[in-house]
Amino acid sequence: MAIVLTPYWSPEEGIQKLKLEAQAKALAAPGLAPPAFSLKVQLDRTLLQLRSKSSPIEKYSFLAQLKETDVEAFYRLCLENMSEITPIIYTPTVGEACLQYSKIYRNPEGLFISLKDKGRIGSILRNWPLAKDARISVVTDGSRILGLGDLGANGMPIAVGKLSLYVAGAGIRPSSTLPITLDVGTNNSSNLSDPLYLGLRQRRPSQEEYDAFMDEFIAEMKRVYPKVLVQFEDFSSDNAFSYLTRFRNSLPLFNDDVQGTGAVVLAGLLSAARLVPIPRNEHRILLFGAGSASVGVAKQLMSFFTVAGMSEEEARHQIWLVDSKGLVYVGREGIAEYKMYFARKHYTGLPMKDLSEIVQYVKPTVLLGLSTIAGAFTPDVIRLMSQNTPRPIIFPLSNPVHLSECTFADALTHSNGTAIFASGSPFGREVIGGVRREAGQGNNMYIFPGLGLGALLCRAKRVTDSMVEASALGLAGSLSWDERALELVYPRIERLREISASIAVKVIREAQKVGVDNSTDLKRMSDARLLEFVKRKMWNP
Ligand SMILES: NC(=O)C1=CN([C@@H]2O[C@H](COP(=O)(O)OP(=O)(O)OC[C@H]3O[C@@H](n4cnc5c(N)ncnc54)[C@H](OP(=O)(O)O)[C@@H]3O)[C@@H](O)[C@H]2O)C=CC1
Ligand SMILES: CC(=O)C(=O)O
Ligand SMILES: [Mg+2]
Repeated sequence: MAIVLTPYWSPEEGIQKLKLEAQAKALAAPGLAPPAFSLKVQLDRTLLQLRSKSSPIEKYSFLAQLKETDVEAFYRLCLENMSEITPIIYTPTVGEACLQYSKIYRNPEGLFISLKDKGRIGSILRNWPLAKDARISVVTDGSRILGLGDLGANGMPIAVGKLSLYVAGAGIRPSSTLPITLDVGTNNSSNLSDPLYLGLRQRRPSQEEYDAFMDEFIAEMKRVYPKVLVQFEDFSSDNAFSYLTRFRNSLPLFNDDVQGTGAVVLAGLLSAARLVPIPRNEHRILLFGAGSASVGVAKQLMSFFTVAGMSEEEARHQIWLVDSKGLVYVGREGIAEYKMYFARKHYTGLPMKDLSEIVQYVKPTVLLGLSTIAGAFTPDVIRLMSQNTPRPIIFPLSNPVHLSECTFADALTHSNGTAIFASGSPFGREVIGGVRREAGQGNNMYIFPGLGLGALLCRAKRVTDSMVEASALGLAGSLSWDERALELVYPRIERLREISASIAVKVIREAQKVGVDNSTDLKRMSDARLLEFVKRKMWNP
């Protein structure tokens, strides 16, 4: 029999709403607010307090507390200071928060569903205080948090951080967001031996046991939250692919690392390629790292070539993968199934592991890093890249920032300023040859808010590959004139809401085209009216 747990917050409204009401009353009642109090100045004061914290993790904790006590102020602060706040609530600091979660944990910010809850997952899901509203859920099992490996239950901040970006970046109502951490154990021995660790003290289960748990979880999500869209986040690569395939037709669901990353890199590459004076079919793409993110990107990049008229086979021929054992080719032993599509068919040489050697062999025009190996793009690798193309496209995409395959400064210095650069986590500005250059941030944060918003507004039954591709084209088309003039390949983060609205329109139109939408009203609108509608639907603090 299912055990019904007592919710830790008010079941009807949730703690945020109660606190907001209390605050509103306090502000309305004379004497409960200082005489010169104003919300505008309070926001400046809050920013001052944030900036006075000496370390990023203190800033993270300060903001987490602000979000808990005054959700409106938190999002107002985010919206007015996106480029300053995003690196705190998201990568790189969110990675540190996950590593330190056992120490910094204060209050529940999402649902923990553990292997021990098997058989009663539905009743646990109903315990979410804002259950009536839940529309977007980011679900992680903590098995591969950024490039930091298996962090188990300590992965919760990544689900919370992604959902904060849904609110800040796409205007999803805070009460509609549901962060979930599936605690199925961890193979991280430091967590298992940490007396403060918050999760189950056991190693991860067999695949069979995990599959049965996931089947129940997804069936109950569907039952308890029939309108919810699920974003899988930071599952280790094997499960990332298998659970995407297993569940994507059961409910609206996508995997952010596989599909969101694929879309953001396609958009960046389309913009970058405009700056390189070589024909599309002469680009050669080398992906360093061959996990879920990399293979997701490689699949999405096929259309970079196919839209230019190349066949699938020709497109595949322009893409090379490298994993921890070196170049991936047919005939090499023990290659995981999900990499096989991109294994080189006609390679007959010796195994090739050294990246410089591989770059000399492949002569790539585009080098993408999704490997978690800091500094793998050495000065030598960058110099060799510059010999293949007038403008090497170099995207070290691993997160957080200390795992980046190279720095922005290194990419510019060793390419004599010719590199077109984007990284997974933010880098600052650099001056080279008297010219100020800005790094792009090739991060799925540009995709998932708009993709989720679009799918939600048209009540999509599923998230199709073509909807993901539409989100990439929406992003690629959203660079402003001045961003192009500065050779940026991604828009400025301050414009995330505007961009998410354009992406949502593209996603809705594609859902309508392939018949997975469920909203006839939106079909009748012109694009301009649809864009207005999307913007009107966005929550504002
Ligand atoms: N910018 C963005 O938006 C995103 C960035 N990422 C980042 O991408 C990274 C990878 O994520 P994910 O694919 O899920 O993780 P995985 O751990 O599944 O993949 C890592 C890949 O790197 C390979 N690798 C490890 N060591 C080496 C080495 N010495 N030389 C060459 N290859 C190596 C692994 O090889 P093998 O397969 O042999 O083990 C594996 O293929 C993470 O840092 C993550 O933060 C992820 C999603 C989005
Ligand atoms: C950005 C992201 O999703 C990752 O690094 O896993
Ligand atoms: Mg991720």
